[in-house]
Amino acid sequence: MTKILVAGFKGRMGATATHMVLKNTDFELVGVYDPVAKEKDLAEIAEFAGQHAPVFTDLEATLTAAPEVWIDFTVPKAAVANTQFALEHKISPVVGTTGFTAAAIKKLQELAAKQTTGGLIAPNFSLSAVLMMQFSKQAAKYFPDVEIIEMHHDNKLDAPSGTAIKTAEMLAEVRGDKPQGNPNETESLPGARGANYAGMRIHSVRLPGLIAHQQVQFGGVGEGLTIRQDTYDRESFMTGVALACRKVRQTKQLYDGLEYLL
Ligand SMILES: NC(=O)C1=CN([C@@H]2O[C@H](COP(=O)(O)OP(=O)(O)OC[C@H]3O[C@@H](n4cnc5c(N)ncnc54)[C@H](O)[C@@H]3O)[C@@H](O)[C@H]2O)C=CC1
Ligand SMILES: O=C(O)C1=N[C@H](C(=O)O)C[C@H](O)C1
Repeated sequence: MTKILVAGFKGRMGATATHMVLKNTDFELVGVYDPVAKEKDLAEIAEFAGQHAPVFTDLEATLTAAPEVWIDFTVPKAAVANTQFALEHKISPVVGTTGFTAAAIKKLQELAAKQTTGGLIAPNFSLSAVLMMQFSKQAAKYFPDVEIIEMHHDNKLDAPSGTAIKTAEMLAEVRGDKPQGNPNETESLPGARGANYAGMRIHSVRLPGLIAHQQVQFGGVGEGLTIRQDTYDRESFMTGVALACRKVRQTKQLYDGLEYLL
């Protein structure tokens, strides 16, 4: 049995991950952590009635649960410190929280290597999103002119999404830095052309009703190609999270992307 702690369990993804851990018989939920929690036991929350696990609101106190895996769906400003804390205590992080800089990931990877502790940081745990990024990278070889339109629910804190940034990084590996559009173009409303990553434009849509969606739109001479991914239910991320929880203890490094564990 893998002993798992879920950080951010009061949030949308943390609650979904808590249910996933409870459903899998090879996982043991040893605790849940969220500074906003008022409960002492998970079972006090109606949707987890009958499911006992200690609730932590203090980082250091989580160590008393002796977790082997740390699932993190928190907020960008907390997740780096949480991941560092997990690695320092040889707990394998499985991190879905977005907003990590490349420099922060590199530092955490060095720490993981020093601690000989495996882990994963993945901006997207859905298989369709991993494939969307890989197919887009393939297409960028032939269609270097591309714009990314990511669409999310209106409670999302970070923009562009972690998935959009990773997609842009992967496309840049193939097409390099290439300015797009008219070199003389102007914006009569600031931001009209979106964010700029190596010449590619990224547009962030935030609307109620959406969960997570992304369109990678390529244009060539007289033709176009659109690769689109849609998340209709947060349950879709759980296959990847469960897979990572099973595999991270077998590695001794911190991976950046679910594709490395598939
Ligand atoms: N990698 C993936 O596949 C996915 C990643 N995400 C990312 O996961 C993160 C969480 O998303 P949601 O659940 O929608 O957000 P949310 O706002 O519903 O939940 C965040 C939770 O983190 C808690 N929190 C704040 N500071 C904390 C700390 N220091 N330690 C522990 N918990 C803390 C909050 O109290 C809140 O309950 C976001 O960064 C989002 O982009 C979301 C969906 C899929
Ligand atoms: O906040 C979300 O909801 C999501 N965040 C991740 C991201 O920023 O890419 C993954 C998915 O898009 C859902």
